[in-house]
Amino acid sequence: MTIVQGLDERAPRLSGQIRVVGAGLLGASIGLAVRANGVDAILADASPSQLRLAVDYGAGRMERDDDDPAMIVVCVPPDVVADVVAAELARFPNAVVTDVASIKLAPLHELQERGVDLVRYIGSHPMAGRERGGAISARADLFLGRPWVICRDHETPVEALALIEDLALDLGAVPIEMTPEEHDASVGLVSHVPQIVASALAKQLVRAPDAAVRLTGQGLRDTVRIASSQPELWVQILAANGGPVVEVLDRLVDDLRDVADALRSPDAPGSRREIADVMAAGNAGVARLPGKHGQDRRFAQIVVMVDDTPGELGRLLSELGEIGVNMEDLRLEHSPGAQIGLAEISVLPEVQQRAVDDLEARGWRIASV
Ligand SMILES: NC(=O)C1=CN([C@@H]2O[C@H](COP(=O)(O)OP(=O)(O)OC[C@H]3O[C@@H](n4cnc5c(N)ncnc54)[C@H](O)[C@@H]3O)[C@@H](O)[C@H]2O)C=CC1
Ligand SMILES: O=C(O)C(=O)Cc1ccc(O)cc1
Repeated sequence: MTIVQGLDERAPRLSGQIRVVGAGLLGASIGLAVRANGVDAILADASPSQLRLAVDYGAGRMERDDDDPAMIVVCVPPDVVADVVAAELARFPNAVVTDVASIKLAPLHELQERGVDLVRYIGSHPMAGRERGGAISARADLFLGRPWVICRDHETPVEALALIEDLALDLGAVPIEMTPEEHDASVGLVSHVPQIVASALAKQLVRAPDAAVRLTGQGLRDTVRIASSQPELWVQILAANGGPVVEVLDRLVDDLRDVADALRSPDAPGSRREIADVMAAGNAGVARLPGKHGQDRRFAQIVVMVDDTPGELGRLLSELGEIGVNMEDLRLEHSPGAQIGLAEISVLPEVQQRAVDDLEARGWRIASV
């Protein structure tokens, strides 16, 4: 696989000590990643057992009295970000403090209302996560190729900004500057409303007949994946970003109502066009999504049938290597009870035909391209 800015490709920019407060999913992932670059990662957490777990997973060490970190990354739930940022700024007067909370305006306003001097604080937000929290789910490669929003203001010293950019780059992420307002409006659309839609759709399954749920295919799975996210975290995120989220939700509800009304009388003049217009606009919207690693380039897909026997998938992957095709992404679909799986491989468009020819010559069955 290609790694755009992998942990292993560039010389690390940061060294010395980085203190991470909140050793859950984000904190432990950051700890694992910076430690891989030789940084001394210091972990702190309100929960002693979470802290011990993160240390056991190799995400960093316990704090010591003589710690003198140049940077502190606050990775606690949104509700307590302002408290923790204020406490860290006071305790470490030489450190630059950032946080990774999913909303940026609420903690900033809270800190401003308390009159905290924010020259050494820069809010940030890696657009990378998982449905499950806790150090147990942490991964050093969580941030690879993902956008990392940095919210500076005009008082931010350039050296402080550079430190946070270096953190993002060392973790393989792509730093992007935005105002907190731009950030919250953007994530309302691309992260917060999708979470609500996924949860509300998955909710429809709760009382569905088993026979219906058994028919589930990849479409529904793709649409509801993030419905497994933690309610405790999301209540905090959504409550802190109500304005931008409601704006998008209202538009979405209007669209859903238009489709429902059209479907109530599908043969009425204009009904089919109403439905087709929403579908076509959806095509246009999805075409705007950046590809893997945030690139605009789209990949071509090849779907290969893989026998459900041990080692077959491994053989396919190693044969792709032998024919010199770089796999950009891999998705597996498996029908319960079927003896065949489908491996959807993403490749650069210019190698697609050669890959199909070479795989077929080696006896692989191509389900679709
Ligand atoms: N989960 C995700 O996918 C993403 C989360 N974020 C943001 O990252 C932050 C952390 O989220 P996760 O790592 O998922 O949560 P998590 O639940 O895995 O970890 C949070 C940790 O903070 C600790 N904590 C709570 N209050 C504390 C306090 N007052 N002082 C010190 N430690 C405290 C908890 O014990 C826990 O270990 C949140 O602000 C969230 O919005 C950002 C990007 C993605
Ligand atoms: O799993 C996904 O696709 C996500 O989008 C995860 C995520 C959750 C919360 C954030 O603030 C940022 C990213």
